[in-house]
Amino acid sequence: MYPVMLNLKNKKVVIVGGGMVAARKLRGLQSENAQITIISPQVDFEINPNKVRWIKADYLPELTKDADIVFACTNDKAVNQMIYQDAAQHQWINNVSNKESSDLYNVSVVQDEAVTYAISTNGTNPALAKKTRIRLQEFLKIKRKEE
Ligand SMILES: C[C@@]1(CC(=O)O)C2=NC(=C\c3[nH]c(c(CCC(=O)O)c3CC(=O)O)Cc3[nH]c(c(CC(=O)O)c3CCC(=O)O)/C=C3\N/C(=C\2)[C@@H](CCC(=O)O)[C@]3(C)CC(=O)O)/[C@H]1CCC(=O)O
Ligand SMILES: NC(=O)c1ccc[n+]([C@@H]2O[C@H](COP(=O)([O-])OP(=O)(O)OC[C@H]3O[C@@H](n4cnc5c(N)ncnc54)[C@H](O)[C@@H]3O)[C@@H](O)[C@H]2O)c1
Repeated sequence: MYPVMLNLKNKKVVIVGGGMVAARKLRGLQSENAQITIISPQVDFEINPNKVRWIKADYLPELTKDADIVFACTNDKAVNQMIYQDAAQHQWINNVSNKESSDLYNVSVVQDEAVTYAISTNGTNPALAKKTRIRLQEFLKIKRKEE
């Protein structure tokens, strides 16, 4: 895996799904001035309609065709797999339920003033990434971010 920092300003980002995992991805993305669309029949968190577009529907390939990056966050592994398979060559897909069918992995983030720490286990152990993030925050004496 190749670690980078992405500038998402004006990029078209789509999150498919509206549960706990989608909420976590949205929290990280919202501060990045991306153009965010959520596709899900149901959403379990607050959406600011001025900042995020919500398409209240099940996934359909035509709904993601303009996206630069798609976060496939449904609880249906077959749908997440379909999103990966439907993608055009130039699109980047994050599949949260199958790392073999994913173009990128999310990282645990610790922000300490000007320094951003990004923690990854290269897809092998997300729970360890989270544990390491908490230990680093304790070490740096940074308040735990909201879960
Ligand atoms: C780091 C973090 C960033 C974020 O999501 O923002 C993140 N997962 C987090 C939490 C977390 N994930 C899971 C649990 C329950 C674990 C348990 O209980 O044992 C918890 C803990 C919790 O939810 O509390 C389960 C899980 N995760 C993945 C799979 C599928 C698979 O492995 O194929 C399954 C099984 C699903 C199932 O059951 O089928 C896959 C991925 N998860 C990743 C990232 C990517 C690799 C990260 C790396 O390389 O380290 C990758 C590959 C794709 C991606 O999501 O980008 C975030 C911590 C944020 C923080 O708090 O700091
Ligand atoms: N990568 C990670 O960080 C991580 C962590 C835990 C779990 N997971 C995986 O992520 C999945 C989702 O977890 P969750 O807790 O958010 O689930 P959840 O049940 O809380 O939410 C699932 C969401 O998907 C939506 N959905 C279902 N079918 C859809 C479709 N066809 N089109 C659009 N939206 C659809 C539902 O409306 C719901 O909002 C889990 O099933 C698990 O496989 C990943």
